[in-house]
Amino acid sequence: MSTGTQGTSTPTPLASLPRLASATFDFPAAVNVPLDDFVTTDSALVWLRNSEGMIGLGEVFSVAAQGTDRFHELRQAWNELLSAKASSDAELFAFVAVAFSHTSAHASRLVVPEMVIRKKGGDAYLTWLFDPESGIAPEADHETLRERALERLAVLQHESSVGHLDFPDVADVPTEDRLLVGHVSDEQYVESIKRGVERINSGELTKLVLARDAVAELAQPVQVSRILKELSVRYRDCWTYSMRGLIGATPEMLIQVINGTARARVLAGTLDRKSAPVADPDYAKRALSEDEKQRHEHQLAIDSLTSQLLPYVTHMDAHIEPFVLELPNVWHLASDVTAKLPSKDAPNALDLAEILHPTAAVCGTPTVAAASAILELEGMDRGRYAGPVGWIDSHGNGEFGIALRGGIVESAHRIRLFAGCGVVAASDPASELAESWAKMRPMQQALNL
Ligand SMILES: C=C(O[C@@H]1C=C(C(=O)O)C=C[C@H]1O)C(=O)O
Repeated sequence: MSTGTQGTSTPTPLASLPRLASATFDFPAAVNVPLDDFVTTDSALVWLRNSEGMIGLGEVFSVAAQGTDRFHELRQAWNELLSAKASSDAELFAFVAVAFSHTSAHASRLVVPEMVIRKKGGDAYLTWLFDPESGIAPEADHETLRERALERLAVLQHESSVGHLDFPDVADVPTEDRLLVGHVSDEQYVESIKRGVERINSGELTKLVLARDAVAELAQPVQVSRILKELSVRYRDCWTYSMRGLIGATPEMLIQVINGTARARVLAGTLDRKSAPVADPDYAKRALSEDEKQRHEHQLAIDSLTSQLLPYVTHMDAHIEPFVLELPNVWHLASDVTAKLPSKDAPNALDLAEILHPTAAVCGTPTVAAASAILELEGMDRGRYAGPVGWIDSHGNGEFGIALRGGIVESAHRIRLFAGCGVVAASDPASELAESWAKMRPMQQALNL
């Protein structure tokens, strides 16, 4: 584990934890405009849906972790930061993204921004996190703090992303925008799906989610904030996220915890809207809700979430019948789950993300066998793709989506895109390949590729 004030800084001992205080203000500037307008720098931490959500600017603390204990190390650092708060009523927020696998070479991260802009139900707030020992008198009156916060906001809104996005320099700048084969070519992906189906037929597994990648190379430097705006406008019902190079717009909510209520949106079963016959309004319902393969795939995903969640809740409601979720590129079979958390010693949003990850929507059934089959068959490191991404606050509230329909910015001119598909005994490799391209379409569109 390493901690520091910059994403890539050298490790500092936890003894140097900042003792943070907070001040929260109404923020009328964001009331009548979409929150997306405040994504003004590529280093912004972003969580947006339907023009609302949360944006983080600047960084007062960050921690990185890898391996089997990655969740635990992030949680521990967060708990220590909360214990070190300058005052008990200080309100802290962190953005978090965790690698899919304990074997990943990519770091999982928890970042506490200096400034948080939140918008919910039309109301907007600005929270400033500061260390009172660094010259800001904790007893300063509200109005003085507000003025200082707005001054800091003006600086942070135009902060350079250097130091936050750990890109290597590129020697050769591409002369044109292009999409290249990633670690897994189309042929290799089809092959891995065939092998996945064989494993399922051998009885070792019931469902396996296999993913592949593609690389977008751009002649102009990647403009993260522009890509995010495109995604959030087109995919309004998805959660648009940006967390230190991990970007995308996911339709799948791993877990949301707000004031004692936990919610999840489980997806599995996909249909490309491009292949839909025109003038057939019932097509999606027929091809998803009434299709045995899709229903089976979906049921495995919902069972994996509900069985993991059940021991931690006092009451749970799940749709008996999944519904069809319509996105601009695909339809999904979807189920929403709502659960009540106990009033004492309830797990927080990050605890639950660890408990629930990975669901059968992105891994398979049974989980352990599927996770090892992914390592054997997939041929790439998923990094933070398909891991939990979202935010948590000092009350234990938070939202963690599954980092899908996006990619990882690898250099100033390069983004690696990822997509995967649930494989069951009845899967057809060519259809799964086509489905993986449909799932990459949102990013390709946002990149004009
Ligand atoms: C794995 C992905 O998506 C997951 C797999 C789905 C499926 O196989 O039908 C549907 C939604 C997601 O749970 C992805 O988008 O990369």
